[in-house]
Amino acid sequence: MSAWDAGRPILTAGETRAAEQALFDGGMSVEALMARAGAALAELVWRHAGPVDTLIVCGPGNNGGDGYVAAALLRRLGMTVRVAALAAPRTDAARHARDGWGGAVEAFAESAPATVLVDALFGTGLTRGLDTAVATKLAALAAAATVTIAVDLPSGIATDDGAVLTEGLPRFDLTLALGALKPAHRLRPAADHVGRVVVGEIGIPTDATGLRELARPRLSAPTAADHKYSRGMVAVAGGAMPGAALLAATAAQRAGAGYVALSNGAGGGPMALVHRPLEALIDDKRVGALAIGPGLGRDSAARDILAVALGSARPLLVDADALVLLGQPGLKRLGALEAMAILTPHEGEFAKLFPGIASDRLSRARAGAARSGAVLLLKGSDSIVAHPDGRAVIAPAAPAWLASAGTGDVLAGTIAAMRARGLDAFDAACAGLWLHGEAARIAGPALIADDLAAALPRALEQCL
Ligand SMILES: NC(=O)C1=CN([C@@H]2O[C@H](COP(=O)(O)OP(=O)(O)OC[C@H]3O[C@@H](n4cnc5c(N)ncnc54)[C@H](O)[C@@H]3O)[C@@H](O)[C@H]2O)[C@@H](O)CC1
Ligand SMILES: Nc1ncnc2c1ncn2[C@@H]1O[C@H](COP(=O)(O)OP(=O)(O)O)[C@@H](O)[C@H]1O
Ligand SMILES: [K+]
Repeated sequence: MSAWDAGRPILTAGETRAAEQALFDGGMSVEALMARAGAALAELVWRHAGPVDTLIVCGPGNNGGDGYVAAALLRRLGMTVRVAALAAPRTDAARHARDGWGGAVEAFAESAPATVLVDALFGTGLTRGLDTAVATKLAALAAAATVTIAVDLPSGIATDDGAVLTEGLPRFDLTLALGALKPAHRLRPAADHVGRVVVGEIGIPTDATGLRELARPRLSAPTAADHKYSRGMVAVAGGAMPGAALLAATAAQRAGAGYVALSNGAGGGPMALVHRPLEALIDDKRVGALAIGPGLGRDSAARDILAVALGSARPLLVDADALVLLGQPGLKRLGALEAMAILTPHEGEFAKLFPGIASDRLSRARAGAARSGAVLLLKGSDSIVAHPDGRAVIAPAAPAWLASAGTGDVLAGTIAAMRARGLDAFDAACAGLWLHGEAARIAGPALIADDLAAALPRALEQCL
């Protein structure tokens, strides 16, 4: 199964509306779909919070409608539940849901806090930040609650680009994503506010999505028929700073490559690492991935090494200094290569490589992939892998302990090992990214890049 098929779908607000419309066109009513959403919400509240006093705050749209439906169900279970409304329902379905609740509806501005706060103010229909008074009240209710639950999305974040539109927005404990994940559940800074995300399956079709969540890769263990080259041969083109290239090479070994060769290394590293000149590697058809950039430097020698690598027919992974040196001619060259290349920039490198692409991270990653004709992995705490055809995968937040020198070099080596074992560029980037995040979890607090490489085998074990 490819990384694409394995990941949970992520729908934008527009795609969600279209998916819901497909159900309505098939004869389902809005009320019936809302009944499913409200039931999923009631179950979540019941399971995670238990029979304690609950306040559900409802907005004017269908997000509020979900809140009324859940309130009625929870009352039936014997829970102490109160409802507060920001405004009267504006949709037929939400009005129907409020009628179904039938109980008292407090004014949001005056509502007293409860142990559990359920935010059903706004979901995918939010068009701007919350008014200050509303934001302040929501924050106060959240601060006074023991458990905070957001319906679909915390009210006050943009669904599609991960922007937080509201100052002082609470960080929720739990978010019930209705039908599918939305980009905001995974893109920062919005993702910082969602807490644990549970997807409530309400039956909306998700196959039209162009975006998925990063999933654990399925990788096979070597068999009796394997030999070192069939497991994947990685070449790392070193340069001015041998430590970084050594980290990438070691990571490739620990990620399961059968043969790793380093050029321009200063010696050192594991005995199993082979030191060979780059010229001897670029024509070696057994090389399944050539990684260039970590420790390359930016001087004329580095440019020469990059030119040699770009002239090779080996599948390329371009990282760090090589991204900065690449420039527009290098990008053109990459796009023309037979084997699709992988680019792994962080934000700074991305900005240098693609001046003028200024929008949200997801759009930037996609635009960079489209422009370069290469798979682009935009690094960060919410790393994104984008294919030139528009598909993209977002990784759930990785441990922030990764913010440490050399961890990007380890990522480059890990992805190179995946590429060399035969995965296509997109799957290799996804698999390497997953292993990297998992290795970080295993290595734990205050990890250094060396620990990360050492933890890769235990991450790999989980994929076999
Ligand atoms: N369409 C459906 O059948 C279903 C929708 N679902 C729920 O419905 C939500 C989407 O519903 P809606 O499209 O009605 O949108 P919302 O309920 O998110 O809110 C839309 C309303 O809020 C107003 N509004 C937007 N931003 C505002 C702001 N900052 N301040 C004040 N008012 C603002 C809009 O003018 C509109 O009246 C989803 O997130 C989900 O919770 C679920 O019930 C599943 C079924
Ligand atoms: N705050 C953070 N939370 C999670 N992951 C992070 C964070 N900061 C950096 N990372 C990850 O750590 C790695 C750093 O790579 P990079 O910026 O290339 O550093 P270096 O060049 O020192 O190796 C990337 O995989 C990135 O996604
Ligand atoms: K909400």
